Amino acid sequence: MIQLAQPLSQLLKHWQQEGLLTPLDRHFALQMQALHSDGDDLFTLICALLSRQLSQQHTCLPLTQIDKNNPLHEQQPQCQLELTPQALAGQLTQYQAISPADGELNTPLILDGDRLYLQRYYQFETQVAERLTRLNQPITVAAPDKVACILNILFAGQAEKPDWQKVATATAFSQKLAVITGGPGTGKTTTVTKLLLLLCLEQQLTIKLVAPTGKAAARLSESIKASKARLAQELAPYGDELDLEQLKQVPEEAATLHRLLGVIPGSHRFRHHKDNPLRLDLLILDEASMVDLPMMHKLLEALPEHTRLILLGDQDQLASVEAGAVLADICAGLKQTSSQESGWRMRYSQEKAALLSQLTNEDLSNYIDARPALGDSLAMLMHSHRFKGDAGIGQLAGAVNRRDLTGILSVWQKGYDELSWLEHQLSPQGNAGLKALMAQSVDKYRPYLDLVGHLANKEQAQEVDKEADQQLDLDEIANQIITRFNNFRILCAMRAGEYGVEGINAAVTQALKDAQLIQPSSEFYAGRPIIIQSNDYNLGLFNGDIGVILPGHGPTHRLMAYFVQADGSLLKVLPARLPSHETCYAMTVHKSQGSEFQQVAFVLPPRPSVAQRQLLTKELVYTAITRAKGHFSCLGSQAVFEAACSQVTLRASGLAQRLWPA
Ligand SMILES: Nc1ncnc2c1ncn2[C@@H]1O[C@H](COP(=O)(O)OP(=O)(O)OP(=O)(O)O)[C@@H](O)[C@H]1O
Repeated sequence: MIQLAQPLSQLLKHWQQEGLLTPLDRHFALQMQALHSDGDDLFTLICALLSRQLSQQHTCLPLTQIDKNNPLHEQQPQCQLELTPQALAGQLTQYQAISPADGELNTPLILDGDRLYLQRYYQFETQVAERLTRLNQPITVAAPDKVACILNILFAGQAEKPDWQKVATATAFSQKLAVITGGPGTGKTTTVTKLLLLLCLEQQLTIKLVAPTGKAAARLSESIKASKARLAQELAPYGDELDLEQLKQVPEEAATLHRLLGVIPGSHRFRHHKDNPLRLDLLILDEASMVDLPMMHKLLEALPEHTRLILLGDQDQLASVEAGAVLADICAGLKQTSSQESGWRMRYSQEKAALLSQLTNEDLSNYIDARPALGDSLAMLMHSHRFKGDAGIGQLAGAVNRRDLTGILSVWQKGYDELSWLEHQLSPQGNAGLKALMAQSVDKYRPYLDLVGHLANKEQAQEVDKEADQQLDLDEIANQIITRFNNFRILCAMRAGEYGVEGINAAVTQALKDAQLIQPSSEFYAGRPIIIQSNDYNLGLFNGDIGVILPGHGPTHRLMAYFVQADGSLLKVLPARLPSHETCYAMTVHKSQGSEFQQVAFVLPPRPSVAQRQLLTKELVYTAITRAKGHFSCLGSQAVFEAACSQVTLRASGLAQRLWPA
């Protein structure tokens, strides 16, 4: 059944030393073995593999993938399992600690078909699936003709056929759950602003806007404000037909998910849960791809039964940092699998297609499906209005997303102004590519650091009088400094090593020091950008928040860390009080989700290790590219770039199958 080259305890230790298991994986397996008297080697091994799956952000262990998953197969056959998945499933339910999903579910592990779960994750997954399925139901549209008239005005002059933004608006208006997905600039915010106006014109609802991080919440607020301003102009000629005053009612303040749910300091629980639900009629959650399975579970549990939910996000982006790929699983049923078709395709029930056609005057007969499952709640926007069709960033993002290696090469070869490539050139004198990136970084961060220098000089020249005026002035400059800092960012594929965040931050710091733009004589210096690494609810600082160290006002010019908050105001914190943080001239692509920069420099390692190669996926590259609004450059080698684009993130989960039963 199981053949081991060494005693299992030694093998587990060895795999941990090799980095194939985390200390937690090994500890969990040994603990489970100690707790369950019938736990033999097979049981212990399976526990280690299940824990390893969770460490790698999967929500379960598919028995069919054990061969691929097994760390032992990555080296030499130190351990061999001689069981088919069916036989293994039969064997597993013999253990006291594992029960089948149709049983009482009172064991720590649950086997559902060929997927093994920790009980908690099984509950998360099944409950999320149940709630989403329950939310997938129509809302009666009382006056469809009137709604159709308003939609005609809101989407007047659109050339696209069908006009998917209009269809998405009608979908979200007439369904309790709506998932509006699309790449950057496909009009998700524009669509949702029009939807909010339509709702404000038609009903009175308590609406809340949220995003997973402070940065994403701030960006959502800004985008909605900008979108409202554009809409006010566009709709001005229709003042007689629409009550444009209602535009003022459209909410624009967004909070973080944590804030909405109510953080209890020192606890993993939130103030709002199923016994103390939120008070709202409609929730809009942006950047939904960043939300992991446990968090989605907590959110859905806290929503009152009558509440409508709208998820916005890009299903092609990196999945959440923690377990699951909830948004991708929700959209999975729209993915085309046939070789003749590529991309995504809507699936509507007959009734929904008829209603949407009535509301939008669009012909959706090609999108009717006999088993639409969640299809009636989904809307996908595919045309980017930000990246002009012929522009480099959009072309590159599209080719990467399709994993079209020929297309990718041809985009690079076309020599777009928006794109530049820096090749790793390793020699005994160092890496000429890396040196070029450092020169670029000095250039790009110079305007930001010049302003920091200007502020420091100004502060020294000022006397203490007119403190209030000075404060105002300082806030204004601090805002400008942060805006300039956000113009450019280096994004790394990984954290550790010379080409990870750690190495690149050290190199940029040295380059800026050599250029006399900073004076890093101590840990905190004027101009040091920092990223917060843990949540501090008392200070109101959260993992991923980015701030800048600047000289404070007053005679001592004491350094302070400045952060722009979701509502646009500045938060100032004494450096000594900051929760754990690090320098962020460079940050990981993961941490950059929910942010955008005018210019992005992406760094791939020249010779990734086996473990690093696993992290280099097309979702990572796509997310890095789509953070750039104006210019994208990459320090890499063609082989590593192509290998990354060829690899897709696969998160083992049963959610897609629960939502889209065959
Ligand atoms: N139908 C349209 N016709 C022309 N321009 C549009 C249309 N829809 C959106 N835009 C423009 O495209 C830009 C991006 O739109 P929007 O911010 O709504 O996209 P988004 O999908 O929310 O982007 P992101 O993912 O970056 O948040 C805006 O300048 C907007 O005015």
